[in-house]
Amino acid sequence: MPYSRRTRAPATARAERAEREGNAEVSLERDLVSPDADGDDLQIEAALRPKRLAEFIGQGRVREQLSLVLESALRRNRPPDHVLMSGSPGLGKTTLAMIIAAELSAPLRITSGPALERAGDLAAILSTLAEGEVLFIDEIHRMARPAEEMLYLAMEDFRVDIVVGKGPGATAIPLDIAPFTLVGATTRAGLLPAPLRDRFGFTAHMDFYEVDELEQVLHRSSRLLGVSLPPEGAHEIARRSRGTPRIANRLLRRVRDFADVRAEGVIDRDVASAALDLYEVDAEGLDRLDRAVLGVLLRKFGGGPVGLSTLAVAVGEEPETVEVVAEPFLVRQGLLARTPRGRVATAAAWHHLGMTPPPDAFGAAHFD
Ligand SMILES: Nc1ncnc2c1ncn2[C@@H]1O[C@H](COP(=O)(O)OP(=O)(O)OP(=O)(O)O)[C@@H](O)[C@H]1O
Repeated sequence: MPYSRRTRAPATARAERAEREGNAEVSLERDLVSPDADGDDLQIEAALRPKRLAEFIGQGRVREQLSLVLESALRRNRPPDHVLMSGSPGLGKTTLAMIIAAELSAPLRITSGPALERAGDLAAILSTLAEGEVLFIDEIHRMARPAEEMLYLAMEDFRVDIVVGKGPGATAIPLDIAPFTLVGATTRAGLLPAPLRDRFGFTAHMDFYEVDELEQVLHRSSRLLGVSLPPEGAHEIARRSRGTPRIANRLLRRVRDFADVRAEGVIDRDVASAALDLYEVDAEGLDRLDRAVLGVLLRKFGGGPVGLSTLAVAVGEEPETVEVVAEPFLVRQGLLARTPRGRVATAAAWHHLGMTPPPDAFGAAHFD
């Protein structure tokens, strides 16, 4: 689900705010390497999604564990345990939810945490589920409290309590619902209350993809899109894709445009590299927001430590966007560390931006 559209200020408001705060240089659009889906993506993603577990690339452990869960449920002729998937946006959580339903030959109902504002919203869905149906709740950590409490009972006893009336006279009428499988997805497993987390029988943590796995994703997508993609072109795109299939697919489309117009459709290493340079995706896959976060951290705060909200204000973004979109990748690349006293740039960050750290830069920081 598009994370940014709800959590980020609209581009114009963000630009104005950044300008007010003297950060006009970082008031930017970063859709190209944002892991969130945009309008373009949504249509193409439907065409590019693997439909069965065997087509799903990477996440070997999750795939193997999930195939056992599904196979044994099919043998017992019972819906499998509820499944929780956690991981950054664009790693394939929605795709896996669709695959689960397909492998079970079960219907799939899709909703999201923010859409379940009241218990009644959830009750309306739960009470109309068919037996064995898969219910996918994206961003499950953003569900409203009353809906969450209703879900506990539904997950455990396949029952909901419909409350009639208000105040002391209110009564709960129990209503049986069909056995179903809940698939929840979250970018922030730590925000899920323990009673909800504990009710999932299987938890899958989705990791960022390795470069060779993204190359496979790109080759598969290029076949489906009818784009000719030599291995060295795929490698160049893959290593700049932040470990994320959604970004790999998006960069492929932009590189294809570049190759069609300027290189007679041939995506060799130089063409891929020139196209991605043009779109300001650097050799390690950092985009302008990542570089802005690092740049502010080094230039304004001497490498940190600095608090998340101060850092976010300084780059003209919402704290959640910095925390969920930019930071996981920067931490993974060894460019930024989260310490008890705030965010700290590593020696590699200074090196990446071609700057020299001050002599005392790493003296005070306590790395986790
Ligand atoms: N393992 C994979 N193999 C091939 N393609 C993949 C894989 N994982 C994801 N993709 C591609 O990446 C796109 C994004 O995946 P998906 O929408 O499932 O991510 P997500 O984790 O649900 O993201 P969000 O949390 O933003 O909804 C899909 O269209 C699909 O084409």
